[in-house]
Amino acid sequence: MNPFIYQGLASRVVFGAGKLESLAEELDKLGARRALILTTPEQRHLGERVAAILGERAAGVYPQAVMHVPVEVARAARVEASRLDADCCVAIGGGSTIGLGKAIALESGLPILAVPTTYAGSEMTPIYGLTENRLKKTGRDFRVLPKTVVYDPLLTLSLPAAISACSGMNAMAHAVEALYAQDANPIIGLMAEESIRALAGSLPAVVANPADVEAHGRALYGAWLAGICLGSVGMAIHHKLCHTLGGTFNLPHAQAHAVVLPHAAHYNREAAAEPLRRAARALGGQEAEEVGPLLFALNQKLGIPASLAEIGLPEEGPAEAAAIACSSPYYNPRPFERDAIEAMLLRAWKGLPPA
Ligand SMILES: NC(=O)c1ccc[n+]([C@@H]2O[C@H](COP(=O)([O-])OP(=O)(O)OC[C@H]3O[C@@H](n4cnc5c(N)ncnc54)[C@H](O)[C@@H]3O)[C@@H](O)[C@H]2O)c1
Ligand SMILES: O=C(O)CCC(=O)CC(=O)O
Repeated sequence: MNPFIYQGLASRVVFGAGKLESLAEELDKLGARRALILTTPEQRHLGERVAAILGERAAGVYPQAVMHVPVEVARAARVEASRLDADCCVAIGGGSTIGLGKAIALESGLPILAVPTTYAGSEMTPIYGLTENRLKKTGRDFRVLPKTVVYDPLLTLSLPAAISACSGMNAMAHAVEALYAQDANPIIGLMAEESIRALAGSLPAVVANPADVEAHGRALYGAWLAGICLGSVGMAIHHKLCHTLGGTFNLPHAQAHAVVLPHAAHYNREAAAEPLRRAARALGGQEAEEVGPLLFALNQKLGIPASLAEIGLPEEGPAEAAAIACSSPYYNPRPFERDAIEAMLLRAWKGLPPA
């Protein structure tokens, strides 16, 4: 067996339908007194519901989270946390809301109790992102890892099916890339495989019947495992390309992940044959070269847009994104080859299956 390092992530996870109601108890366990409740303007009602559950321990609801955490938004939130004498943040929402909690924690050290309502996985990672002058920078710091995470599948029932589908494939991308990560290890490998199996099995049911609580629970379980993968090992070409497509072309985060993933997995089919065989088995296939086509077919089944053109990438995007990604590549089992990457992005732009 090859040597490896496994760094466990120190967080408490409470999982189950209706567990939102246990928030006050969880605040006690955290030793916190006054919580600033973070959410987006669209999910303000959820922030208010949390305030009602916490009663006088709710310092205030701050529904100002937006995607990619602009530094001005982070600064204003830190001021609000201090003004209200909060000693923790409850972040209820998707990756954007949890990202705002992380921006506060990074400077103040305030602990985060996260209640995710999408499958993005930020709640399980020590990764933060901040955007300044249209440039997004990411970093790792264990201060931003939420101390407690409450996963309540009832909270994902309100996700429109199209967002569930793309957000679920965003989670799938973390699990697939964890299998061939530079610092892959056996524990994360098990979680990645289980995550892929849970997501592939549940997302079609979530999309077909958005009221299916059991399917939502299974998808959230898969997303939890995928979040651990993302937080524990390094990501590769797929995440590099998606960060480029999001950062430079402002493509929607989860949709870009969903469209690119079949192509990125296919790009690595020979260089990461054994890890991708594990992904294939979790998707119901056998061989590494089946992973890209199986993921492409899953996207189709979930009604996800097939092409990068449909989600806003201009015609010159594939060439430009390939050049940017190759100028500062991440580790990847197959070296970054500019022409091959441009050709791959062109197929994704046209909505063609991986080849
Ligand atoms: N740091 C990390 O580890 C990490 C990991 C994954 C994603 N991210 C970041 O998170 C952001 C994307 O997060 P996201 O994809 O979760 O989207 P998001 O948090 O921006 O949410 C998208 C929209 O969906 C709404 N929404 C969320 N949950 C809902 C629900 N259950 N019902 C109805 N509406 C709901 C939100 O209010 C928002 O308007 C990006 O900025 C990405 O870079 C960070
Ligand atoms: O943007 C961030 O905060 C980091 C995002 C990340 O690494 C995961 C992703 O791209 O889904």
